[in-house]
Amino acid sequence: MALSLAIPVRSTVQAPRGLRGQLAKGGKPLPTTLPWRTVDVFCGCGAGVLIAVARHRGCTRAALREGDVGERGAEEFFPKTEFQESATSAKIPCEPAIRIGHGYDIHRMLPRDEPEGWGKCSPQPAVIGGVTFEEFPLGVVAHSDGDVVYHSTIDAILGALGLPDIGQLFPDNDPRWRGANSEQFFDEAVRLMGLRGYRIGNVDVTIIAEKPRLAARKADMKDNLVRICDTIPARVNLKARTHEKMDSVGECRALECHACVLLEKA
Ligand SMILES: Nc1ccn([C@@H]2O[C@H](COP(=O)(O)O)[C@@H](O)[C@H]2O)c(=O)n1
Ligand SMILES: C[C@@]1(CO)OP(=O)(O)OP(=O)(O)OC[C@H]1O
Repeated sequence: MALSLAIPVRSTVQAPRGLRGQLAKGGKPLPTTLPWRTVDVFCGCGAGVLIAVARHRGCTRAALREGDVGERGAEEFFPKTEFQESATSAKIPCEPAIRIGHGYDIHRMLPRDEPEGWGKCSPQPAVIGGVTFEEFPLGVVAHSDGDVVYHSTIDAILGALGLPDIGQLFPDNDPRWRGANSEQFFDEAVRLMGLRGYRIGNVDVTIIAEKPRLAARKADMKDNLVRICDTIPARVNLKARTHEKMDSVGECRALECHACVLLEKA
């Protein structure tokens, strides 16, 4: 489903009375002044955080609300039939043909042979780009599986779309995500990208880790990125670097990752 979203010309505007009435049927009070700057966000995510909905089908159909709507996705919270036509008279420029995003993530690493001493910070086997390094003596401290490659790429996609970051969509105090396979977060980011009418132009990832040695596993990581991003190998690149033994990453106390994505109109 391709969406053309309204980018308003004013920073705030009074929501039309009819629209407020329709939205209020969702069971939540609505602000009387809506931050229309955020109306170019579409988020019908499984995590349940609805930021905005805007559609263009000849005329504008827009609904907007910030906040947690529980486990319901945007589509359910604002059923299509309840959308109000002509929510704004602002001109509706097309979405750009391309959008760029950057993501970054870092996680602590700790020895796995003394996990009880760390309590809530117990290190888990390192998962990097969807590949588990079972034989590696250090583990990653995270709420989920702590996959820095997936987390940074997810944030790059969300950033390109102007959406909230991974921690907002999947809070690290939510027990549902404890030890979670980050592929489910990634799937959601890719789903949101598709809803907005974009696909991967290309992805470029740089992992910075003194250890483990990644060279032999990079092909598997790339395969995972290609699969989850629903793209082709020529559009995904994954690099590794040490931190030349300096600072936390160089001293094997952390590993980090940067990701850049270019999205293009599908
Ligand atoms: N954890 C890592 C880090 C780096 N590599 C590969 O080693 C090459 C040299 O890295 P430098 O940081 O010393 O420039 C580089 O080409 C990486 O692909 C690795 O496999 N695992
Ligand atoms: C993925 C989440 C959610 O479990 O937690 P972590 O695994 O700790 O990872 P991080 O990269 O710190 O951020 C996003 C979090 O909300």
